[in-house]
Amino acid sequence: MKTAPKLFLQIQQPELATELLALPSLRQFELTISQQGHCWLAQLADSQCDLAIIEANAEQQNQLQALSQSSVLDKVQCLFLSQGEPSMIMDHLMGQGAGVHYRAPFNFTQLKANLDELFWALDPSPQAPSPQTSYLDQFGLLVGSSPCMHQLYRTLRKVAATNANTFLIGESGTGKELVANTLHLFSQRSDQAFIAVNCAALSPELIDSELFGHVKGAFTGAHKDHIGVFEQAEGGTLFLDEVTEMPYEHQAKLLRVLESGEYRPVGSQSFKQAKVRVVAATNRTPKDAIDEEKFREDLYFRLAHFPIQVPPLRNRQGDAVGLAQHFLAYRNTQDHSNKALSSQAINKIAQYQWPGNVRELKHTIERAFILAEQTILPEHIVTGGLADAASDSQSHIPAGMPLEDIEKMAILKTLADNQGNRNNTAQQLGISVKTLYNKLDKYGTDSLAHV
Ligand SMILES: Nc1ncnc2c1ncn2[C@@H]1O[C@H](COP(=O)(O)OP(=O)(O)OP(=O)(O)O)[C@@H](O)[C@H]1O
Repeated sequence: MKTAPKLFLQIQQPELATELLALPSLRQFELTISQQGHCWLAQLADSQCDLAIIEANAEQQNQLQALSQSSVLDKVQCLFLSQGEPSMIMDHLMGQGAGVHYRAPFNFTQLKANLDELFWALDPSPQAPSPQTSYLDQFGLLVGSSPCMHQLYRTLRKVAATNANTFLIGESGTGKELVANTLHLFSQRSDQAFIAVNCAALSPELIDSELFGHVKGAFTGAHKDHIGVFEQAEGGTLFLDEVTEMPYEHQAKLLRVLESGEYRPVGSQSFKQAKVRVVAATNRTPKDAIDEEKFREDLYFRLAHFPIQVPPLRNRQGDAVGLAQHFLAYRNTQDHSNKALSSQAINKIAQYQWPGNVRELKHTIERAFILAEQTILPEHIVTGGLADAASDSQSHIPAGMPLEDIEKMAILKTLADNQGNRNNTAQQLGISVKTLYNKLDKYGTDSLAHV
């Protein structure tokens, strides 16, 4: 019979032991609880445990010293909990790569994430979670249990409590819009509007009108008043995605609004107050965009009261498989189906580097869901370039597949190959950026994770 990975627990303080034993993440392991206050190393060596949680205090110096010279370290990963007093032996153990040293006050969220990740890594044949459920932690609209996502959640909680403009920096498809939306949800503005604008998709002729609105008759074709996004987001949050792609001269206008807190709709004589929190984002390195004179440095400093890095999927240990299960669970629920990932497909997902980040992963699961009958096999997990896509589609498109599904596959594949860059995708597909956005809206592909 399959058994769970084994965990050895050596904690002397009863309150700490009780707190740890209350964690479901700890109880999923098969536990060996050591009662041997001062000679636990022999017990650990005999226990055949994969992981150990050890309270490292001054009384344990001898045992820790012995541990550092023992072959137990080759087989067991250790999590040490200490009160934080400087300790040569702990420094030595860390230098040997013995594991992680947590200092009081202990961050149980971080510990829990680490235990979950180790559980999945140690379990030789993880029991596939139900294809109808998702097991990752969630914060606002963001899903992920890895330590760097928990770090992001902590930052967002703090920043959300302020009114500061925030600048999100992260590769395409890492979830910057979801981060912005989550920031809004956790802020005091959550009962007001969240308005997202993609600055790269705004046509230079209409950009002022889109941002600040216009009055009837302001220009040919202005048949009625138009409310700009600053006014639509009044009291709430305005998300300016791909802000580094805004034409340079319009960046100066945006800067003026941020500085003065006022703007004037096109053709209007009167000013309006900009009572919004601006969250901007880019998938470039801001410094590069500034050096290339694509992005104004003064605007960067105005926007970046709080710069926040959104980590790429490759740094979110353990999250790729969890997110795949998450997207599949939602798709199954939506379609009243029960498609499941085979263990080989799970391995393929875990090993792939996901250059297009969460978006690429999500679209890959979308495609796999369409292609698979019941069990998602590695060949349904289509990654790779356009050439592969062409041959893949030829071999996989079943006769009678609705044209809409084929179009959707072509769009998702091209988006993934372009790492989420909508301009390049639209160009390759031979459609306008606006048409691409309309199609994405229609298919609900970008709103799936918001469910
Ligand atoms: N942590 C996450 N949990 C769930 N879904 C996510 C997560 N991160 C991203 N997604 C999904 O991945 C897709 C891309 O996310 P999003 O559009 O927010 O990325 P982005 O960084 O703003 O991309 P771009 O730079 O192209 O504008 C969306 O469908 C989103 O729902």
